Amino acid sequence: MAGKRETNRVSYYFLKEKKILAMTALSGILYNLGLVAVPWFEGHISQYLADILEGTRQPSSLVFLALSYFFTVLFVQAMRYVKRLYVRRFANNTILSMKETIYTRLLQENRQDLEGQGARWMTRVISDVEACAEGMRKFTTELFDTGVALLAYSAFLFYYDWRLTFLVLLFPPAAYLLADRLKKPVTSASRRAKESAERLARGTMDRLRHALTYRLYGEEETADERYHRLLTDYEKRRIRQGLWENSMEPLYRIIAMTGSLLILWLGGNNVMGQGWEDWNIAAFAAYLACFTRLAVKSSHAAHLFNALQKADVSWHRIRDFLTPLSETALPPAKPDRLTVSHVSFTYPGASHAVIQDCTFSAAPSDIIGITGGTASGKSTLGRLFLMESPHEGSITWGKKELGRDISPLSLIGYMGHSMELFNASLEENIGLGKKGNLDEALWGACLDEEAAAFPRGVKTVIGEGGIRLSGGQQARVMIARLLYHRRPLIILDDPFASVDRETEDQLFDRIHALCPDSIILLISHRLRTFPKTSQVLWIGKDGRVTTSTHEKLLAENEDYRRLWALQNPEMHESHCEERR
Ligand SMILES: Nc1ncnc2c1ncn2[C@@H]1O[C@H](COP(=O)(O)OP(=O)(O)OP(=O)(O)O)[C@@H](O)[C@H]1O
Repeated sequence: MAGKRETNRVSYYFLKEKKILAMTALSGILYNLGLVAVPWFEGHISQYLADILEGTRQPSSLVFLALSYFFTVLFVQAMRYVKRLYVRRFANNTILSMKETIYTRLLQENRQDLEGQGARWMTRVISDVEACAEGMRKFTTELFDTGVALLAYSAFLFYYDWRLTFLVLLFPPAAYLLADRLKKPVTSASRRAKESAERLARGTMDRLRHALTYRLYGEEETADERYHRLLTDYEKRRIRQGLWENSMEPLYRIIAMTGSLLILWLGGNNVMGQGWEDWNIAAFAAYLACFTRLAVKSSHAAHLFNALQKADVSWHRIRDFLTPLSETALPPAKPDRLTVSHVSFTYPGASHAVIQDCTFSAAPSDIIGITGGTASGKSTLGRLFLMESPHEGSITWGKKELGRDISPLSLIGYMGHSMELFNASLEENIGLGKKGNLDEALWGACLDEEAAAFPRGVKTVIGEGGIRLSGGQQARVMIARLLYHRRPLIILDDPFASVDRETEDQLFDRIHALCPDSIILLISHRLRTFPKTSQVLWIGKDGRVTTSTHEKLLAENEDYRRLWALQNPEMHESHCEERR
């Protein structure tokens, strides 16, 4: 398809940042040219010193050479800085692009699949994205720091003595061959360490989440043992990984440097006039300095190789998530009329319907309260709009049949019971990589003041599943997410369960104020805000849905009246007074 974004290919991310990479290449090439000049200067300084000692040259002649050397070193370092700056930018932009694709995917993912995998899935994918972009950054850095530098140094060596260079250049490839041989253990040590880190993260979460249960039921010791086993395993695997990675470098260096013995012998012959070339001290010193740098650089190839191996492991794990389910995120649908007509639903294998004959209609800006007894089917009714399971009857948006003519993805903002929060900043959890009005969303969710008081404000990392937040804060982050990505149909399943009455009132008013054209389906046990709704759906014990209003239900439905009186004794009294 023309213009298709192949976000699951590494090349896509390199091509996307062409301009930044062009700047990297320019500064990288200038840096490498400067690098080759350095040993040349060093050789000539040695020659000048020898000449001055012999009395054939004036000491003042060294000043100009030394100054040029100084400025060349300065230039090389400046170019190195510029190159690194652009490489860092490249990595940051790549992380942002990958996260954006993954967040888009999260918004498009089937909710049941997500619940199965949970926020932990998201946390892991995000850490893999960072590892992967880090690998790409290291690769780009090393390409110039190592790849181009090696070429430039080799050209310099060949220029001075091509036969000697053929011989000495056999050693660094021998080091590479060794690196290749050791590829497998390095990769598998890295993979095993990563798997162990995941098990430990799961164990830590389990230990934290269920700490009280373990203590109360005398399971603490067993839980501790289990946790320590995971910890020890992680330590062992990390040490093994570190050993494999770090023991390689000295080994490469020794092998690569063996070539300098040949230079001392055959290069010495050149200076004495008995070798392949005719050298002075400057040539000998420059050649040796250049080879030493080349040998050191070639050992860095191992760094590059290790970084690539690690990035490859992460890349293979995130690759599938880097393809959005649909080519582009669907734009939000326009406000319209919602018509629910004779909808019934039975869970597969169940003997009777949970929802029976639900019929109602709502216009933009309507708020519909949905309530009923415990386990009466309130959440089930809310989820029916997500079109995850087939139901009887029809749900239309204007003239479009939901699920057939219009996707719930473009229409619905949904907040369910599970807190799909991941280990990233508050800002990222709400924005999911999209542009939007964060301040407004935080205000709407009554979270603005608390967010400002967090240690790093909206940049505060909230932990997997939002573990560093209270239950009420978690729920309000979910509400803020919903307000950030506004949709014309908003379904809130028990949004006020963990907030006080004052906050409940505020949340209700602010959500309505920020989404004036949206239809809001408010599923709740708590009826406090129901007098402000336009209609109320009561789900009876048999799953039959009564469509009415708060006032009418109070007058006609005994169960509703009892629930209301229990929760709002003072409001109920005054209501009875008025009726009298
Ligand atoms: N995935 C499922 N498969 C089969 N039955 C289910 C499933 N989910 C819910 N149920 C059943 O459907 C009925 C209604 O559940 P639902 O969660 O919709 O009720 P609810 O009114 O939201 O509950 P609560 O009062 O606890 O909030 C319950 O009897 C429940 O056991």
